[in-house]
Amino acid sequence: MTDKFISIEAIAKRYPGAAGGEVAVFENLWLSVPRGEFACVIGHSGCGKTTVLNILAGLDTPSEGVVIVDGEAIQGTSLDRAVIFQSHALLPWRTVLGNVAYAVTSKWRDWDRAKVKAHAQKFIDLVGLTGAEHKRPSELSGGMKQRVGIARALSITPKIMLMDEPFSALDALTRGTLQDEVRRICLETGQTAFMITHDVDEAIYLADRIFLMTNGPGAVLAEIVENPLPKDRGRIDLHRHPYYYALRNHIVDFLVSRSKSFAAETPDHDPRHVPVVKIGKPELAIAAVSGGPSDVQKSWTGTSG
Ligand SMILES: Nc1ncnc2c1ncn2[C@@H]1O[C@H](COP(=O)(O)OP(=O)(O)OP(=O)(O)O)[C@@H](O)[C@H]1O
Repeated sequence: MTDKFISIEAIAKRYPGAAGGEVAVFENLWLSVPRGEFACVIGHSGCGKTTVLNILAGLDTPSEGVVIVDGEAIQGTSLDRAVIFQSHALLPWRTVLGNVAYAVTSKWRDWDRAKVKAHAQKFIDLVGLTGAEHKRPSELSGGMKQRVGIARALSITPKIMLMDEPFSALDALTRGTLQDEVRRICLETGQTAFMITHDVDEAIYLADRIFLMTNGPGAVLAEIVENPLPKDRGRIDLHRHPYYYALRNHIVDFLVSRSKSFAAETPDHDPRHVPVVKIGKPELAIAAVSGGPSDVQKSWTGTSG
């Protein structure tokens, strides 16, 4: 049985077109994520990734369709769904502790100061900001600000953590460290996460499943790629795993060519039963070149049940 903790059902988003009528960013999009899973969405600019995330956050509404989280249709924003944006959106006049405590107070309004402070401190420590509690955002580096954003999101113990390219504005070293932190925290806490990224290696490192979207307008969810790498994978030795290159090549091939040609080449694509791609062993990839079995096996999701 598929556990659909997040269930996006037949959503569409349309805007008025420049020449009259409407332009659909996407139509009839179905997507589900089980509890505790880390899902990444990859697709080219403009395919509607942020729109999907904003709808899931309750910051935007679909033109059609519904989003169900933990068995209930969502209505607007909720402290159950925390968002981490690319820009940090911190309150500049508050300290690190003040920013996190503000979020804690908004969820647990009856908590006294000491309880709020202790709870906020726990998450400040978790993201490695111990000692920086009394600094204001202007005194922090970009990576530290993003850590505050992560601590703030986690501190309200959301059911889902939504992340829109959270590390894209950071230098490579800081990005890597924060990817490690987020992965560690999600594994430790069983957090369900939904993240948008343009970075294929980031998706391979963090995600359990990677959702591939075709180009917009009229984008579709083309494939769901299962990550075959072990849970205890390390960021710096991802490339040593025997499935790494087959997985990476499959995603890059999609972005380079199939994201454009998918609609024309797959007229019978069923958005309720999106192919689930399982990457096989590299020996099979070699066999595929000589006419043997493919390194990529597909099954189909059962979203219609
Ligand atoms: N208010 C709006 N009015 C008209 N069109 C809009 C509006 N907001 C978004 N769009 C269009 O919707 C499409 C999808 O935008 P969205 O930001 O979701 O894409 P994206 O895949 O997240 O892109 P990126 O990777 O560049 O962030 C774009 O073509 C955008 O121009």
